[in-house]
Amino acid sequence: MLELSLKRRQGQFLVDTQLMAGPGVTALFGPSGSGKSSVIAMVAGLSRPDSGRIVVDGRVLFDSEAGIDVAPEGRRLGVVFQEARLFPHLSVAANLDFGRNRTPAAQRTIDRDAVIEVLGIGHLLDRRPANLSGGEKQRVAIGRALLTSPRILLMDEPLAALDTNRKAELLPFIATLSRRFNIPVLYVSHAMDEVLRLADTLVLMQQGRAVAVGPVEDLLARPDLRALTGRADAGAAIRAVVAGHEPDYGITRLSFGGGALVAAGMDLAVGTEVRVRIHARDISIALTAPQRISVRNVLPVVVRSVEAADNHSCDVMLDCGGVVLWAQITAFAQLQLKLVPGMRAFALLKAVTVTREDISDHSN
Ligand SMILES: Nc1ncnc2c1ncn2[C@@H]1O[C@H](COP(=O)(O)OP(=O)(O)OP(=O)(O)O)[C@@H](O)[C@H]1O
Repeated sequence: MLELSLKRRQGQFLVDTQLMAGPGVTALFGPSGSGKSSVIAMVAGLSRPDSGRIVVDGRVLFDSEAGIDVAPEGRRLGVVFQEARLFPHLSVAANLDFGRNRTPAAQRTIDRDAVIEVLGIGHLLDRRPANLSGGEKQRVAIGRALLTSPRILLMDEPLAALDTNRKAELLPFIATLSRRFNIPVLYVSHAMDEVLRLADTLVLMQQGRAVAVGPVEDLLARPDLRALTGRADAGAAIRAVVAGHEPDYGITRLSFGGGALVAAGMDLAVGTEVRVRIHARDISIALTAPQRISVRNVLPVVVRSVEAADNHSCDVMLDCGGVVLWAQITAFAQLQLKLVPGMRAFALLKAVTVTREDISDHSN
């Protein structure tokens, strides 16, 4: 679907990135200055690699050896930036049509009404951008990009300028776009909560390189990548399936490779595949099976590794039926427990959050 091999020197900075990604949302994640926007600019044709190859959906857009460099307007890409960049003198409807009219009728694969419905912008069509909120503007910008029927949607921190509430409103729209319209999305973010909500494939960027590329769950389970995936909001992401509901208690039962979990009740069909987030700070460890406690999720685990971390804390990787969980305990707790690899223990999960619903489409 997406094949990138990019080399470009810009001042002191060298972008040297190789990656392959399948359908769905691919998130470029990394610290400020790691080269995420540079990659987007090269795919969009806004800057030129010194050498390399860009293939989107089977179409070669750039190949330095073959002398191919398709002009930006010929690449059929939808781009959404941090600011909406709408045409101020045009109504919302005219902004949307601008995108649509740029594409010859025969190449239009995306239905205008469907886009308006999915983005919830039907009531805004007659307004001018100046009379829209930040979140509304961004929805229109996404709609305009989609209506060009692009081969891929490039999104460079599209939520960065919005406050937390607007972000939360827009995330579900973005999450459904790729599947609903069958368009791959390359999404730049430095917020792990967005990545967990949206991404199928995670690309960890550092100093111009794609250090690791793979399913979100796999990369978050790798201890060697912890510095890049982020300590502050550390934790595991695991795949689970909705196993049943208990409406009387407002809970939903989930099953995963390591056993069963109980989460807050949710309106999802039994059998739906979901992504579950378990923060490292929300796991406690016990050496014997605790009884008569309020925590509902108690899982038998085997200690994989124990490592001293900063702030008098320890990172403990736990194996739960082949699924890796990450716990953070205090150095003082480790002094008492004396955890070593291979030891059997119990993980007490204080919170289990479903961050992405229905991930089955891209689960291969
Ligand atoms: N045209 C340019 N000339 C020289 N250096 C550049 C140019 N464009 C970007 N850079 C440098 O390339 C590096 C990567 O920048 P880039 O914007 O791709 O990072 P980023 O990961 O998107 O960062 P952020 O999250 O802050 O947006 C930075 O050190 C930046 O200063």
